[in-house]
Amino acid sequence: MADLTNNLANVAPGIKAEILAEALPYIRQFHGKTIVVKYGGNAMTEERLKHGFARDVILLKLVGMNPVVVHGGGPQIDNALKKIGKQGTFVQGMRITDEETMEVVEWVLGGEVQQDIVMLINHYGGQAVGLTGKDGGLIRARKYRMPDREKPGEFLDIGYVGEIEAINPAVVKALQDDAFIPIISPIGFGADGQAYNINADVVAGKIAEILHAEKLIMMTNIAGVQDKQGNLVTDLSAREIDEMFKDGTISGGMLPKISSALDAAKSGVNTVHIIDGRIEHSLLLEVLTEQAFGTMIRSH
Ligand SMILES: Nc1ncnc2c1ncn2[C@@H]1O[C@H](COP(=O)(O)OP(=O)(O)O)[C@@H](O)[C@H]1O
Ligand SMILES: CC(=O)N[C@@H](CCC(=O)OP(=O)(O)O)C(=O)O
Repeated sequence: MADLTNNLANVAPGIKAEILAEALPYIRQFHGKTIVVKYGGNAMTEERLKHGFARDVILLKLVGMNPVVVHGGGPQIDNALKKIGKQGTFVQGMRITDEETMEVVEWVLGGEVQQDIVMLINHYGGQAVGLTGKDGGLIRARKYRMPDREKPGEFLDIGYVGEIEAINPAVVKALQDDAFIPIISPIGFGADGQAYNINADVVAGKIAEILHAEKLIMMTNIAGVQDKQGNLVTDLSAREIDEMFKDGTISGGMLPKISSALDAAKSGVNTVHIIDGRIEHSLLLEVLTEQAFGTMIRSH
């Protein structure tokens, strides 16, 4: 235990002794369990937070859990598009993805963002491995037909946006059974080899379901889900979510996030949380302490 405590303190020097002591029952409870972490593009804009995140993920692995990271990168894609004179456009939280945008998405997510996370984790002594949906046939996708909210029964064409057809978790399982930490980019591939842009929340939810994860933690840039008055909602049931969808309280990027969170909860992921990635070590605090964070999504 002394060794473990030393390791913990080395990886996360900001963490206090009481927190480490409080962590013990959680370390026992979640030992060997899979924790899927959705690392949103908005939560990775500050250098200091990125370093903290890398150390938190290593620490979870070190104490015997199996963290699997699915990263986003919406703002990073927007920046890259701006450089070529293009403006990102979204419908119901999904990016309209033409051919040129798809090239940028592949380059930014599968290249820059993924490699940045892999390098940081490895820098702090972890063993991260980057994957896209192509690796080991991880994410098979097809073109997404988006239901038109204004014309029921009709669909919108938003380009090379994919929906998940199948997940083959073999490569992730092989990596996590070893000392590796998989870092997954949300790019799927069709049977014909066409790359598809998939919302990272959707991928994280599905991966959590397929891996029978204990937890799905979605790290974003807001304290959690807010009600109509802007107050934080700490707990959300399926019925409440339905009402918030209908009255427009939930919009934009929160739409795919909540839908995916709810699907994961309904498919047996024990706890699903949307937390504020702008708080230093929020991931560790969520997993290893009693402290309640953000919004918990319930299946019923
Ligand atoms: N009811 C709501 N509560 C909280 N945030 C909401 C709500 N409705 C819409 N949002 C928006 O959703 C955003 C989070 O989604 P998104 O920008 O896609 O984040 P990420 O990059 O982390 O996936 C928030 O920053 C907020 O602007
Ligand atoms: C189809 C679609 O919208 N794909 C997303 C993929 C990245 C993502 O989801 O990033 P965040 O988690 O940071 O929002 C996009 O192009 O922005």
